[in-house]
Amino acid sequence: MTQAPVNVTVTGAAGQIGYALLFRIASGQLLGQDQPVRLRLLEIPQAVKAAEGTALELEDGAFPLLAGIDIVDDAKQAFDGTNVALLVGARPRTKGMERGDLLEANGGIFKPQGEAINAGAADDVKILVVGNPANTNALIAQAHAPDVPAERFTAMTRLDHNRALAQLAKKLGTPVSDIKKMTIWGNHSATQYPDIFNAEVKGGSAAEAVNDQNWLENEFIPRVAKRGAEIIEARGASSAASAANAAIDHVHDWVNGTPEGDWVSMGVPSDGSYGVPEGLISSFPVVCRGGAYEIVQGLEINDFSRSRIDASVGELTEERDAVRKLGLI
Ligand SMILES: NC(=O)C1=CN([C@@H]2O[C@H](COP(=O)(O)OP(=O)(O)OC[C@H]3O[C@@H](n4cnc5c(N)ncnc54)[C@H](O)[C@@H]3O)[C@@H](O)[C@H]2O)C=CC1
Ligand SMILES: O=C([O-])CC(=O)C(=O)O
Repeated sequence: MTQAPVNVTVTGAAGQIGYALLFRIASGQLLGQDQPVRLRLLEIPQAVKAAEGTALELEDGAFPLLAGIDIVDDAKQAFDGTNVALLVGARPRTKGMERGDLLEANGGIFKPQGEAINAGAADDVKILVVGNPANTNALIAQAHAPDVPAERFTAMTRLDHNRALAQLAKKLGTPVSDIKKMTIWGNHSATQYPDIFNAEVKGGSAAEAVNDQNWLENEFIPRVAKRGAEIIEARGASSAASAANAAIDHVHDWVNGTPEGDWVSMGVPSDGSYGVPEGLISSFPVVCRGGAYEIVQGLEINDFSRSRIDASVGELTEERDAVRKLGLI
């Protein structure tokens, strides 16, 4: 090991995404095969024992790149010196819970975590929020970390991006690797808009190759946007390995760059691009270079896409207004 270890904090480490995620981080798939990592696992006190169990298994993996594991139930300790923070733990919606209750309960988690990141994270910290509602949880954490550059707070829409690639590949009977420039716009929710009008298949227009507006509107978009519910229905539990896979993809590409001639989708603070109000954490097409991302500019947005993007961004605006009203941002 020649490089100094990078500190990676994972919250909700004893949960099902955590279980799928940690082993891949330890094996080098997050940051690269020459980069040692030190894991910091944050859990609520009742779940610390389970996280300790996962840590025993990580030890049994004898991963050459795993430089150490700490397990804590205190956010300040969890984020002290952290370089990469994966905020997975969140309060799930339970029966009878209104959206306002859900936002408030998550505010109780993401506000102190934002404060702890502000107080102790490394200068180069990169944050990915996975826990739902991911975009708005990211906004809450960001609001409480005024000393951290706002663009370091991102939300995960890479699972939606990957789902869209897979569904389009299936429709066209082509490998996923033939498809480039997929975009997810908006919120990680049922209003999200997977856009194939700017996507390419074997270098040509994906929308032209599909040429089926009925499939697009009535199969593809709802399938991608509601895939989480489809998985819950089939598995009896929400997506976990695919979510962990997407989290690995998101951070890997942010750190190591996106391939030439392609882009990925990330929930990032809007700079006003494509008419998305500045500051909302919304999904955009981005390219990553040198450890930073940039929103892809100049894409053509047709009327159909415009109305879909506006609907999802409208929902994000409502969520922001709701957490503002609750005093969470
Ligand atoms: N953005 C996306 O694409 C996706 C997001 N998700 C979301 O990811 C989250 C986690 O999913 P799972 O791992 O399946 O849930 P899970 O319920 O199996 O695990 C969540 C873990 O978080 C922990 N936790 C709760 N509050 C915490 C806090 N304040 N600090 C630290 N840990 C805390 C719990 O003890 C639990 O171990 C959920 O909110 C889920 O909806 C899931 C799939 C995709
Ligand atoms: O609905 C959930 O909790 C899981 C989720 O976000 C997804 O699978 O996209």
